[in-house]
Amino acid sequence: MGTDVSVEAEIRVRRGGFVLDTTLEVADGEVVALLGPNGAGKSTLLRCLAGLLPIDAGRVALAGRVVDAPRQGVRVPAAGRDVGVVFQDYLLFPHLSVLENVAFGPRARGVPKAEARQRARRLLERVGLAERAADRPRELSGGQAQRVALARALAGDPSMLLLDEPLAALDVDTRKDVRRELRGHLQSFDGPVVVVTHDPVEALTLADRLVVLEQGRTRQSGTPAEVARRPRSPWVARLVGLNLLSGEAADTTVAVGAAQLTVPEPAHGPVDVLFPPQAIALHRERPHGSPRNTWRAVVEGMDVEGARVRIHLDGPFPVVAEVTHAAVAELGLAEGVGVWAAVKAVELTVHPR
Ligand SMILES: Nc1ncnc2c1ncn2[C@@H]1O[C@H](COP(=O)(O)OP(=O)(O)OP(=O)(O)O)[C@@H](O)[C@H]1O
Repeated sequence: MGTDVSVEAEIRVRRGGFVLDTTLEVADGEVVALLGPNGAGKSTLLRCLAGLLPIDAGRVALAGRVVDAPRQGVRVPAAGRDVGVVFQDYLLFPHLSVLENVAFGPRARGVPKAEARQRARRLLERVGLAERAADRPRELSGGQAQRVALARALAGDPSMLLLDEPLAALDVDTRKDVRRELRGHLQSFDGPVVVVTHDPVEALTLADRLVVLEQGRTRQSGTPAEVARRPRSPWVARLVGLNLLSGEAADTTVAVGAAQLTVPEPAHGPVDVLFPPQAIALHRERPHGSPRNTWRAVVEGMDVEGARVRIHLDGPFPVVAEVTHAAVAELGLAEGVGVWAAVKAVELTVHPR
């Protein structure tokens, strides 16, 4: 990357028997999702960036300023790092109003009260909660509390945002709406953003780039489409190995390039369409009958994953199908072979961008 690399971290840290040993670079304006199984070290990495956990070896530079370098004796504490954090339990102060919660950071750094409150009011407006300024956090829904936490993180005018499972406390229905809003806020933030998540849909739809951690090491890094298409470990394949197509929705039809897909729920404007490789059925002849999306494709490559084979297909759009070894033999699948691919509308999920 160039001079716009705003996070440059080389981190080695031990926690009990666990060792995190990894590097991370994030550019200004880039949203990186940290993904990985339980105990992979995602939160540990985030805490090291935030300055909540000292590293044992390596170097962390934020916006060109070295904030951690144990060998040189450099260690800037969390408060001096110019970082906005949103952690999963929000940690809003229960005895302060929503406005006071958002104004708290600037106040603590000596911004005069009236100015801090004005800034807080502007941020609450931005997250659509201006009218809740006088409420206590307990009066808010989970989604609203999440938005206040984001406003509070932005209040210090940070040069970087760190979010740890920002949507984990929300129920499934709320999560979809808040995710979409959050995406807008993160995309419009100028600095680097790192989001820890367990949720592949969250990672694929929120981030510009995914970094997969496993057992304290980076296993894979790439755009959502790259990681989804070429997962480099069974964990990634199982969780993130989804087909991700971007298109324009008009009701229950999504245009993906020159092709069209029928989706189960109406949507409008730019969307991501996700579906698992197992949802694609392959045929030698054009399938008839059931209401399916069908298209002609050519086998581009095959990866064996235990009992299953991942078939990379080229066609109106690139996708991956997953079939058994028996199906490979029956269909005579090999590189360059033409097939019909079919996927039922109900297998597709649509996420507005
Ligand atoms: N305070 C601590 N003391 C000792 N070990 C710790 C401490 N906190 C975390 N660990 C260990 O560090 C490892 C990484 O934990 P971390 O919370 O970073 O993982 P994670 O990827 O965020 O996991 P999860 O998805 O479950 O939140 C785990 O093995 C955990 O047991």
